[in-house]
Amino acid sequence: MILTAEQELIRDSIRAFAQERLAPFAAEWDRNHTFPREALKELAELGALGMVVPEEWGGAGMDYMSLVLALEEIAAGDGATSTIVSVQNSLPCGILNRFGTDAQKEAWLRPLASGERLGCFCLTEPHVGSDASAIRTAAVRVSDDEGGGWVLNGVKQFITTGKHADVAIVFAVTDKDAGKKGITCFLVPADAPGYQVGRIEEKMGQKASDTTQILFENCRVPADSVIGREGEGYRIALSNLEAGRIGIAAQCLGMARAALEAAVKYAQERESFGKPIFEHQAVNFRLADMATQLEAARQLVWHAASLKDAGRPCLKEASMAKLFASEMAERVCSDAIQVHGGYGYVTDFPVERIYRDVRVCQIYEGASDIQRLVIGRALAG
Ligand SMILES: CC(C)(COP(=O)(O)OP(=O)(O)OC[C@H]1O[C@@H](n2cnc3c(N)ncnc32)[C@H](O)[C@@H]1OP(=O)(O)O)[C@@H](O)C(=O)NCCC(=O)NCCSC(=O)C1=CCCCC1
Repeated sequence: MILTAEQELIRDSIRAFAQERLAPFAAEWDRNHTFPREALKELAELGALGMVVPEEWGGAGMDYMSLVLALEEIAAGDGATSTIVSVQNSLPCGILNRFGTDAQKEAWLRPLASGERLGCFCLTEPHVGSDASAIRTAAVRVSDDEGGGWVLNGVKQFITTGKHADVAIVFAVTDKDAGKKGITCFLVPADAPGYQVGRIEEKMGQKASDTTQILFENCRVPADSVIGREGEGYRIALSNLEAGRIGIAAQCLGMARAALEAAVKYAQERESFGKPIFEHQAVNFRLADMATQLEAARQLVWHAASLKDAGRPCLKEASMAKLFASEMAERVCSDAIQVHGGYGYVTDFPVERIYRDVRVCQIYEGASDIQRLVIGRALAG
């Protein structure tokens, strides 16, 4: 697949930014759990927080291919920052752009797409991850006599940007007898009464990106908080996760590439048996395999993004890209550690952190076996 001159320009400008403003700080942010607020502001100025949102709603009006190129570059600089950016683009911005009313877009899509505000996506619950239609958070309609609107009660789990989000896209059961068609999508500002940030998780990696519980205790929202139609929430969630999965696959490319580049550099500098280890065939072949797997994943990601840009179905292709890229990235990062030997296991070199950061990509936005389930169903037609 050949990129256009405009796509190459976007990739190169985000690459320059990521190498200068993210990569040198990634280790420190990881160590101190620092949310990259300043870097996000600068990324917003580059249009990276609402890349596929039309310009009329404050976005950059670009295509999905440009978004995946940008996410690869951001992830090559810092995996945690790429998660925050991927979520903002694919989920809050993606959902409001496709399903929001003009009033909802004016109130929230514009500030989210410009990066002035941050959003989060609340689907997962403490007892529900893969089996997403089994959520229990409930929204009950309030009668007009009592002021109208809805009251939400429940707990959401593993919410990226939970602590910093100004608004949440929340999925709740509005008709428990209607199964998958009884789930509705709500727009809930973080200052709504009864909205509370709960436990902040201690994670293996991606420590600069916060992951929290969000608690809803008699959380009252007005009637115009419903996104799309009542009962349409599950379809809204799944159709946007499809785009989100392409974004996660793109961030896997960036992290794997950063690990590969670190391994190549180390192999050229480190000597054993009288020559750089790069010249030992065992090391050289390992690096060749890493580069080949990375390129194969990139072609799957680009293919899925190009289908999305063409408005063609890409459910299977998005899952294939996410499955292959996330599993590839862990292998490549593990091999990068192997090339570094003992130095790969200590924090002086970046591969230790990248390996921790990339591990969750096989879990979030649909675990690997959920991607296999989606692909397997597609095979059956
Ligand atoms: C695939 C799955 C395991 C099971 O799907 P079922 O069989 O229940 O759903 P089914 O009966 O197939 O479908 C329902 C309706 O929906 C339509 N539709 C589906 N996909 C799409 C689509 N792509 N486009 C349009 N419509 C779609 C479908 O047609 C159906 O509509 P209909 O009833 O016919 O009118 C699903 O639950 C899933 O995927 N779990 C993983 C959740 C999961 O991935 N969380 C991740 C939470 S977020 C997260 O982890 C994050 C991490 C870090 C970053 C932020 C987010």
